[in-house]
Amino acid sequence: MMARQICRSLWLSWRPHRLISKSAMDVRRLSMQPPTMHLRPRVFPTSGFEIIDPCQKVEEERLPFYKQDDYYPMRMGEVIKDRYQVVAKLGYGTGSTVWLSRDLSEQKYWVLKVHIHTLKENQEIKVYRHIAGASLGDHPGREYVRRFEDSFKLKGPCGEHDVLVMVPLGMSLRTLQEMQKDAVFQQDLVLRAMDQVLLGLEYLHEVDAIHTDLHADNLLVAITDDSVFAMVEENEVDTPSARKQAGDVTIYVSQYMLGGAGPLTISDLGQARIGRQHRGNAMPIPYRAPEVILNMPWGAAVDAWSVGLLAWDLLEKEGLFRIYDHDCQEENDAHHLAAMTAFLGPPPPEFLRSSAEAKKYWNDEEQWHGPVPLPSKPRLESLATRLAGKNRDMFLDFLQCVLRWRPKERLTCLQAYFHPWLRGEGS
Ligand SMILES: Nc1ncnc2c1ncn2[C@@H]1O[C@H](COP(=O)(O)OP(=O)(O)OP(=O)(O)O)[C@@H](O)[C@H]1O
Repeated sequence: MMARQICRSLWLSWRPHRLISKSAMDVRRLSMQPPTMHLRPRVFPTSGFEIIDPCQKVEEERLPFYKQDDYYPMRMGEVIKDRYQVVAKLGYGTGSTVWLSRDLSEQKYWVLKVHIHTLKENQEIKVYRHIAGASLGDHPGREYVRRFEDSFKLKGPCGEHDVLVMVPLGMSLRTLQEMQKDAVFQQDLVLRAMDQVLLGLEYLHEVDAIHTDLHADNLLVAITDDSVFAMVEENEVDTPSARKQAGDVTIYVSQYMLGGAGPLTISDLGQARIGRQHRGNAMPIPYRAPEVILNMPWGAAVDAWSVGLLAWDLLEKEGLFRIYDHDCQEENDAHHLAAMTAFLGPPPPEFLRSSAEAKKYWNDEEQWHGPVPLPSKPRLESLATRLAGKNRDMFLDFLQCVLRWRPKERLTCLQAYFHPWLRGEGS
C-alpha cells in the first residue's frame, strides 16, 4: 500500500535512468512460452553501449576496500549453472554484486547475489538457514524479511563465490526518499513503512536473530508486477547498459526496477547475528547504539535503537547522529556519545556502572568529562520537527521510547508497533 502510493506519485515525476523502450507486446511474447520448455539463452549485444572512461571508477569500484579479484567477473548474458541467464545488473555492495537472471527451465526471474570469494564464513547464508529452520512460518512479520530460494557455489578465476538465489525486489527506500520533495517522506508513508519494518524485526527477534544493520538502503520495496522483469531484460537488449572495461573484467552500471507496490522487505542479513546476547563492534557508525560504543554486551534492543533513527531519517532532513571523525574511532566515539548526552541527557548511573569504558567519558558523579566538549544541542523533546501539534508530540514520544540509554528500557519492536504514533492516534 505504502509503496503503491509512493510509486504512483513518483511515476509522474521520475523516469528510470534507462528508459524501457520495447513494446509490451514483445514482452508478452517472451512470457507466453510454454512453461516446460528449456529456453535457449539469448544473445546479448556486444556493441551499442556507452563505454565509460577506464580512469573513472564505476559502482563497486568506488567502495573503499574494493579489490577487483574478490568479485566474480560476471558478463551480461552469461548462463550460470546451465540454468540462470544473467540479464541485468541490479546492484552491488561491499560483499557482492547482484544480478537479475532468467531461469531457463522454469520461466521465472530470480536475483543472483554473487558474493566475493574471500568471505571466510558466509554469515548471510548462515542466518538465512537459521531463520528457515525456525518454525514460525505464519508470523505476520515473515513477509517483510528477505528470503532465499537456493544457494550454490560458483567457481571464479580467483576462488569460489557463494551465490544466493532470491526473489527480485525493487528499489530501496533510500532511493525512493531521494526522489521525494526535499528528500523526506510524508508522515503517513513513514507510519506505514515503520509498521512493516517493526513487524519484520519482531519476526527476526522471535527467531533469535538481530539485524544490526537497519537503514533505508537495506529496505527494498517488493515488486508486484512481474512483467517488469521481462521489460528490464528487453531494455538491456535494446539499450545495453553503460560499462567499463577494467582489464579482463567488465564493470556494468546497474538498472533500477520500478514495478508496482509490494511490501517493504528487510534485506541484507550479512551483518545479522544469531542468539540473544553479543559483544563487540556492530552496526554502521551513525546508527550505533550506546551499549555497542561502550563495549557492553548487546542484544535485540540495538535494532530498536536503529528504528528510532530510521523514523527520524525518513521524516527529517538532517540525521540525529553522523560520522564525526573519519580518521580516529576514539574521537568519533567521544563526539557520538557527547551528542547522545546532549539529546537524551546523561545516562543513568547503573548504565554507567556496567561499562568500564564509560569512565573515559563520565566521572564518578556522572558528569561528562570526555575528550570533546558537550555540544549545545537542544534535548530531543524540544527538537523542531517537520510535524506539528499532536503528531509532533507523539513522534517525539516514540523516539524517547526507543532512543533510551538502557537497552532494557527501550520498547521491543512489538511494543513499538503498538505505540500511539503508529496506531494513528496523532491526527
Ligand atoms: N532481491 C533483490 N532484488 C533486487 N535488487 C536487490 C536484491 N537484493 C539486493 N539488491 C540490490 O543490490 C544491492 C546490494 O545488495 P546487498 O545490500 O544485499 O549487498 P551487500 O554486498 O551485502 O551490501 P553491503 O555493502 O551492505 O554489505 C542492494 O542495495 C540492492 O540495490
